[in-house]
Amino acid sequence: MTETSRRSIPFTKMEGAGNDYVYINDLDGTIPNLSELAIEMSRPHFGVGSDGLIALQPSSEADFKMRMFNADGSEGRMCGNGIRCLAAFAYENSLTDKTNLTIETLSGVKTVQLMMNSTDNIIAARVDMGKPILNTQLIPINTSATQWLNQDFVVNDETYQVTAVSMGNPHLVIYQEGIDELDLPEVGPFFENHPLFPEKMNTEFVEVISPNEVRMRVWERGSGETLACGTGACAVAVASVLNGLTATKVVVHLKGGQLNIEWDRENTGNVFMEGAVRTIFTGEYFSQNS
Ligand SMILES: N[C@H](CCC[C@H](N)C(=O)O)C(=O)O
Repeated sequence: MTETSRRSIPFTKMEGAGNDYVYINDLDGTIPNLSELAIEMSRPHFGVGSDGLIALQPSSEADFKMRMFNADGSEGRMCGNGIRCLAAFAYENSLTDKTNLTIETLSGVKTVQLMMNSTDNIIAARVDMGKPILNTQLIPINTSATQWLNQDFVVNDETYQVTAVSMGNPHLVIYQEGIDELDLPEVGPFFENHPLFPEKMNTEFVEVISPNEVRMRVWERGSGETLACGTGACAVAVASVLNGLTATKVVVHLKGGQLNIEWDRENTGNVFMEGAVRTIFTGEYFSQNS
């Protein structure tokens, strides 16, 4: 039988709070079109099925570099669950022996601390996400207002009170009751593609449980509803503090799991996120676009 000359790509499937990505080792820079590969591999049935694709690349300013692509092939400037899993991916593949790693992203260099269990297996990771950005010009939002804090915003003939926060990528946080009944596939795209958002938008819908607990759903730019969003959970914690709804340490409950967020507002001003990471399986993908 003739050996087909299809290109095969080894990959690892990982999840953080149910936010699942395909991870590939691209240290040798041989993958020509990561955006196209992200579209291919993210597809259910024809691909692996995931929220997107994350590549590990070399860096001149950190231990490694992360390039993250949503399921539609658009590149994300930061990914909180992704960077936590990527650090675990590097360690588990013996690409580093460090459990405290620096990773370069399009939104700056971040530090990730890996947490091990008694049998030296990685079970969680904590990332310093840096400072939240509130200036609307940097989120970006096309508005003359400097910040959007609990701002009235009409979408699809409905008025929402929204708070805009960037964690290196754009987020709009909305507090409302009954988030489980929300028709996210109907509502989400109106926010994602609104003309005031030149780089589109990730949107979080939040219910406050207590001063230290919230629950949320998210419609992600480029991926739709995901079971969790790390940068989104950080944006929710910051917005909750700014709106006087929670303390600076918040347990964020998401459809896929829990993330522990702390905004160290008084000292560094940085936001820290901690949560489980898990390798689900490894495999070999045969690209249709060999
Ligand atoms: N959809 C996001 C990227 C993934 C963010 C999310 N999965 C996270 O864990 O932070 C964006 O385009 O900005």
